[in-house]
Amino acid sequence: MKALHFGAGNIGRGFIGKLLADAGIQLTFADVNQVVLDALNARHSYQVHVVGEQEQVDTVSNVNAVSSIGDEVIDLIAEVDLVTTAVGPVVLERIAPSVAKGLVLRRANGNEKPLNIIACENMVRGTSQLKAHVLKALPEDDQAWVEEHVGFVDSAVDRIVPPSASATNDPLEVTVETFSEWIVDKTQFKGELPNIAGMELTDNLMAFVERKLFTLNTGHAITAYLGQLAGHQTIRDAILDEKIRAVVKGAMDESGAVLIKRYGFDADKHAAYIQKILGRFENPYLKDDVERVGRQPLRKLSAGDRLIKPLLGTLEYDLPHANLVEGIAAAMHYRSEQDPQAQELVALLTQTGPQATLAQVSGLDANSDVVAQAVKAYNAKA
Ligand SMILES: NC(=O)c1ccc[n+]([C@@H]2O[C@H](COP(=O)([O-])OP(=O)(O)OC[C@H]3O[C@@H](n4cnc5c(N)ncnc54)[C@H](O)[C@@H]3O)[C@@H](O)[C@H]2O)c1
Ligand SMILES: O=P(O)(O)OC[C@@H](O)[C@@H](O)[C@H](O)[C@H](O)CO
Repeated sequence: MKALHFGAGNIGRGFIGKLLADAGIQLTFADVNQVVLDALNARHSYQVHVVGEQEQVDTVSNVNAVSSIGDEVIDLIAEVDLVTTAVGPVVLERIAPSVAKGLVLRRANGNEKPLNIIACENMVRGTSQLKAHVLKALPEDDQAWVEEHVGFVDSAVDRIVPPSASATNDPLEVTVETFSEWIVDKTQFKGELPNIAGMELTDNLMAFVERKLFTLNTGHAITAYLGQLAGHQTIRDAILDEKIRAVVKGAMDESGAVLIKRYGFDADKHAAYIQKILGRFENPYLKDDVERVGRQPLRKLSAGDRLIKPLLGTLEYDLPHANLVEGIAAAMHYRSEQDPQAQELVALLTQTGPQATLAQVSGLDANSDVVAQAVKAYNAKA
């Protein structure tokens, strides 16, 4: 089996790429980072430090790399059995034209083997969003063929992988936690279901996606935003701050109450899931900066993402949401010199003030009670 994985970054090298290569799949990474591409093609292997009570160093071998801009990636799409991505939600639209060109070539070459495409991003049904971009980039004449031969498979992906703190400045080395979970929607595959160790198949994906995104990522983001406000550099330092921990746990409980109502999760099991996540945030073997976890605040404050979607659920079911509101207010205070979305947020706040800014980025009604509550919490943190 051959696979092409877009994005040789933290989760690409540290989780999805490792899992595919470990399964004996012939793996090529596609990326835009020339340093990473050159290193992969020079060595065809890299090390993954799996850190926990005991550190384990795994070597991922027999991997190749191509630039995701150019013809090689198009040729590969015409040939491989599986395409995966971990490039970040905003990049999916950028890779779609190459995917579309590869599919046109695949058809022209007469390759009728099933191809499955799985986006492994922190978003609800990311592959379906990639599919919409690909279909837009495809000539109309090829669309029915693609619908028939290409499976666009949604997934949920969970493993905390901060940028590596390689002592040797190795651009390929990556440090990961022991926990990992990759759940894919088995109803969307074309051809035989794959049997890849570490990939779980489900016919109930939405429950898993929302459970992960609106528990772990909700809590993670709020830890980052409150952590930065309190002057903490890392997620571990932030979650060990009792005041922050109380709000983070409260927000995960509030979001959890929505998930329990919506999906019928067992309340005790969900409470245990939250406790386990708090332990993962505390991991003493990972150095995860609040700036990484808080990155792209406009995406995180958008209507379908980890802060606003759970809040909307609490409004729908008339449930408490004070801690989620605290988290949203803290997100509006997020600052980063490196992050264009953080700069845009500051510009919006300066030009239009917190009420209009929140309404614009989240889609919430500017005159709603909940926006008034968030603005009050925002001003209290100023
Ligand atoms: N790191 C984590 O803990 C983690 C866990 C679960 C899910 N995710 C999700 O995985 C995705 C990637 O996150 P990450 O932390 O690995 O980020 P990252 O920045 O480490 O990796 C992204 C990679 O994509 C590459 N890239 C950018 N534009 C590209 C293009 N046009 N074509 C090909 N490659 C391109 C970058 O060069 C980089 O190597 C995000 O959606 C994130 O939410 C991350
Ligand atoms: O990748 P983002 O920016 O959507 O979110 C930042 C972190 O919360 C995220 O990368 C987690 O580490 C990951 O989702 C754990 O599975």
